[in-house]
Amino acid sequence: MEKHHIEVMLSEEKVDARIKELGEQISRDYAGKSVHLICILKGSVYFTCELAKRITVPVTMDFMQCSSYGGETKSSGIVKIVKDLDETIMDRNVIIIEDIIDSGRTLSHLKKLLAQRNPASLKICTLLDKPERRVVDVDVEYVGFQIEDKFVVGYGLDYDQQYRNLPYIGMVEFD
Ligand SMILES: O=P(O)(O)OC[C@H]1O[C@H](OP(=O)(O)OP(=O)(O)O)[C@H](O)[C@@H]1O
Ligand code: HPA
Repeated sequence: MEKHHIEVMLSEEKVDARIKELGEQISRDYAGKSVHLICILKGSVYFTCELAKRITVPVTMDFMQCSSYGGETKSSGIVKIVKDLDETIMDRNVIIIEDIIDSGRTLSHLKKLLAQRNPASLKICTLLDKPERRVVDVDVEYVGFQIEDKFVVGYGLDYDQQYRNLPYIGMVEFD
């Protein structure tokens, strides 16, 4: 397996501290209610678990997996649902949890799709945001960190399925 040099962009301590803050903010915003977290596989598994531990209102969770069509149709913005939710989201306070928002295509598509299922409310929480890369506008209520346009790995993010398990966010140095 190929090995890369990875430079730390956001340390484990910084990421953990920010997730704690996001959990506190969500707990305040949803005081007296419960939240239904939708984890977008695979990348947001790590973030969803850590965030859920920091939320003090009742939490339930479900999982969804999407894939962008590759090749020439990728820029069409068509997002395929590989695994749909197990449960209904009707009348629930839903937060979509993502590891990163890049072009915005995935979240824009998902938000429209889930809005049609009549949740009580629908918000987005992402650990990382690369605003320079945005192609499609999407409102994101909770952002961990805005980062520059570098390829990042760790905390669920992969390069060719590697490095998801790094406990920090790192930049891959390609030579
Ligand atoms: O804003 P966008 O340009 O749509 O990109 C962001 C999406 O890309 C990544 O998922 P990926 O398809 O790599 O799947 P993974 O989580 O299984 O790695 C990431 O987790 C987001 O879902
Ligand atoms: O920087 C990134 N790293 C890993 N996966 C990604 N998907 C969009 N941007 C990235």
